[in-house]
Amino acid sequence: MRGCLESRELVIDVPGRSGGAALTLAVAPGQVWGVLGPNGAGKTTLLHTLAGLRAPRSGEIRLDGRSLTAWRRRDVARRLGLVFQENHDGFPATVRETALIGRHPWLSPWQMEGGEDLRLAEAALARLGVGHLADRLVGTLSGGERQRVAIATVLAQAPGVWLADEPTNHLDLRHQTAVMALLAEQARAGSAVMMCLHDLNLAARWCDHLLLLYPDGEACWGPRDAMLVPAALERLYGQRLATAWVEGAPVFVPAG
Ligand SMILES: Nc1ncnc2c1ncn2[C@@H]1O[C@H](COP(=O)(O)OP(=O)(O)OP(=O)(O)O)[C@@H](O)[C@H]1O
Repeated sequence: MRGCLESRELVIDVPGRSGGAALTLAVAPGQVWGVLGPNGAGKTTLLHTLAGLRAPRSGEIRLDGRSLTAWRRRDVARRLGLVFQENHDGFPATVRETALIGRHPWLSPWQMEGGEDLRLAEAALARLGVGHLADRLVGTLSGGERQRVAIATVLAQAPGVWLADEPTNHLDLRHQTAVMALLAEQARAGSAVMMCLHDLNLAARWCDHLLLLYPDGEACWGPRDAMLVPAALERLYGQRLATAWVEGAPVFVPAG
C-alpha cells in the first residue's frame, strides 16, 4: 500500500519549550526516515503530532496529498499506522484479539471481523514470529513478545504510512534486525516509513533519510549520508563518538 506524509512549516508543541524548528519535509513512498535525538528532544511528540493525536503549535500535516484534519479519523487509520513506544493493555485480550484490532479501521461500525481479517491478523503474527502465542493473554507476554505483537497489529492494519516509536524497543539483536527488515520491506512495497531510534547504527544501516532533533528545538534533516556527520551527531547527543567502518557502513560508538 502506498502512502505519503508531509509536514509544512510544522512546529510541534513540546511543553515548556518556546519556538522550535519549522519542519517542512515529505516522507515519500518507498522512503525510510529515522528520527534521532536525545531523551526529551521531542521525538515522540513529533510522531504523535504527525499521527494527529496531538495538535501542532503551528503548520500543517498532509496525508496522501490532503490535510490531515480534512480526513475522517477512520480514513486516517486506514492510511496511517502508529507503533507506540510502550503498550498499555487495559483489557485482558489475547494476542489474536490484539492483532485483530489492526483490522478495525477496515470494518464498518458494529461489523464483526471476518475470515479475511482473521487470516491477515494471523499472517501478521506469523510474520513477527509470534503466531504460536495467538491464544495467550497479552499481559502474560515478555517485553519483546509484546513489542512484536504491537508491530504485527500495525502490519494487519496494512497502512501506507508507518510511524514507529522505537520499534526495536525490548527486542534482542535478531529480532531488531528482523523488524528493521520488515519496515524496509514495507517501504519497498510503497509505504512511507518514519521511526524514532536511539540506536545510531540501526539508523545508519536501515534509514535512507534522517531527522535530527536537538533538545533546544532546532532540527536538521535530509538524506542519511549528509546527516551522519560525526560532529553533528556529537552535538546532538552531547557525547564524543568514534567511527569505524564495517562492511562499507559507518559504525558509531561512544568515545572517552
Ligand atoms: N503531557 C506532558 N506534560 C508535560 N511535559 C510533557 C508532556 N509530554 C511530553 N512532555 C515533555 O516534552 C518533552 C518531549 O517529550 P518526548 O516524549 O516527545 O521526547 P522524546 O524525544 O521522545 O524522548 P525519549 O527519547 O526520552 O523517549 C520532554 O521534556 C517531556 O518531559
